Amino acid sequence: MAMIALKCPDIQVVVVDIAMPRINAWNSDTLPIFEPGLDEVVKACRGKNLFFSTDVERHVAEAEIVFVSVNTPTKTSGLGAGKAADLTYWESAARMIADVSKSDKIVVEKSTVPVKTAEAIEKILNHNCNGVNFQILSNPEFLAEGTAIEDLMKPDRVLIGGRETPEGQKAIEALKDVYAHWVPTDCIITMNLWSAELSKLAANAILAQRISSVNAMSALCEATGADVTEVAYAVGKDSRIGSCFLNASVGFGGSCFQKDILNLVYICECNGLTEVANYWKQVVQINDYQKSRFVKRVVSSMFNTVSGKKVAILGFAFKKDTGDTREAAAIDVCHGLIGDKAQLSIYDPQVTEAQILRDLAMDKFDWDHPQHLQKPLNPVDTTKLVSVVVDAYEATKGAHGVCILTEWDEFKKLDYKRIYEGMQKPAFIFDGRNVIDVAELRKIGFIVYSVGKPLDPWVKDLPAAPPS
Ligand SMILES: NC(=O)c1ccc[n+]([C@@H]2O[C@H](COP(=O)([O-])OP(=O)(O)OC[C@H]3O[C@@H](n4cnc5c(N)ncnc54)[C@H](O)[C@@H]3O)[C@@H](O)[C@H]2O)c1
Ligand SMILES: O=c1ccn([C@@H]2O[C@H](COP(=O)(O)OP(=O)(O)O[C@H]3O[C@H](CO)[C@@H](O)[C@H](O)[C@H]3O)[C@@H](O)[C@H]2O)c(=O)[nH]1
Repeated sequence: MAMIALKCPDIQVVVVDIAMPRINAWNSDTLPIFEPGLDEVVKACRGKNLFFSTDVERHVAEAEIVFVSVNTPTKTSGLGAGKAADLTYWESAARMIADVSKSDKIVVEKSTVPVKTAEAIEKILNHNCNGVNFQILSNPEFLAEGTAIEDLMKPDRVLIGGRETPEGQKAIEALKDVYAHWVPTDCIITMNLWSAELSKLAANAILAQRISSVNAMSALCEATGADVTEVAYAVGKDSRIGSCFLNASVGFGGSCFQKDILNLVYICECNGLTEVANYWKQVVQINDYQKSRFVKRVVSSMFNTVSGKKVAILGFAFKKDTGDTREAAAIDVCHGLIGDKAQLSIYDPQVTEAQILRDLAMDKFDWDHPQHLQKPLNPVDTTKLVSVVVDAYEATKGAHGVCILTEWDEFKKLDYKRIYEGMQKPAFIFDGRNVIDVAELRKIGFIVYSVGKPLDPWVKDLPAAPPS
């Protein structure tokens, strides 16, 4: 919405949210999320044609176009628990729009939703409309966190789905006009509602599938002496395949991939497509396998136990250049190590101690609900087993092992000689992001494990996956 405000000075944008602390933060000098370049965009427009408010009803009533970007979590109970999208927040937003509207509106699905959600939303709006006309459009968002501003500035495509009626087509044109302020019109694709809704789930599933494919290869590389970076480079050079999204890692995280694939799996199951559902489920299963494989490497390398040993965790966010920890691989890796009674010392340049402790104490999928609806926290023995520190040197001081779980640039430039000197010996480093120079670190004296890379002789003789 901030980008629309920046590029369309003739349009007034009001961002409304029921969460007062979030709106207060959007109106302050410290925005509620860390995203490179976002501060500048918000500051350029705020108070001119970009406003943040909790007066949801008033601003919705006044608007001609309403973008609904509420959370669409994975259901945690009832039918489809653990897979289906929970549309509670979407439905309540739709009912509120119907209640307060006195003029015709275009309602835009910006949240990622199951296919056919627009049909349900249309029914809610049209059965409660008091004579107002609503047109529903699907306009899924493809930005990635950490590069959101670049992605929005120059999107590969903008997708708009709508009804194939004259009114539907008119609504599509109105939204197209907004994006056409800065996006070349040949990048604005229009299609039917169901194709647009499904395209979003399909894009995320296929992106995540590439990561799971390369991560599956990384296990085979370790078993055979191949180097996953070389294999991915060779494969990606094929112009039919392309080089993006082929970085092997400790596993993908983030608020979208797992949630959207599980949602896709559930839709397939509901349509009786068991084989298709199982195919996509495998993308998430390989991701879970990759995270647990990493934990097993750590434990087996360090004499099959990390109990009582200090292990430094460098990076907690789900990727670099964001403070977001939703579904971060670090959460599962930390749980695995805490299960083996390791003493974790965690450092991330953008994630607060409070956030890390919350993440480690929270039930799966609870993060996508407002705090007052979350189950009571389940504090792991975090006070005894976890400390959160302010730099990488403090985290690694006296540690037996170091795990790199986010690819922050600063981890490439650390003084590893100094880190080595401060650690217990043998000193282990487990690179879940392939950011360090393995040869250089081995020269210093570290025993190094790097995902999908030829194994250190120390690790080589150990079983790839000790029994759990
Ligand atoms: N985060 C991303 O990078 C990204 C990218 C593409 C798509 N999406 C999709 O966008 C949606 C939102 O994602 P997010 O990361 O911004 O989630 P979020 O949980 O950070 O934000 C959702 C916001 O909606 C507010 N909200 C809930 N019900 C409301 C209501 N009735 N009225 C007003 N506000 C209400 C919540 O208070 C919350 O602040 C999801 O469907 C997600 O899958 C997210
Ligand atoms: O080669 C790669 C690329 C990514 N990742 C990991 O995959 C996760 C997701 O990364 P990324 O896709 O860059 O960030 P998101 O913000 O989750 O963006 C995804 O999810 C958004 C929400 O749906 C979509 O809008 C975006 O198009 C889609 O890329 C992160 O943990 C990355 O570290 C890898 O392990 N290897």
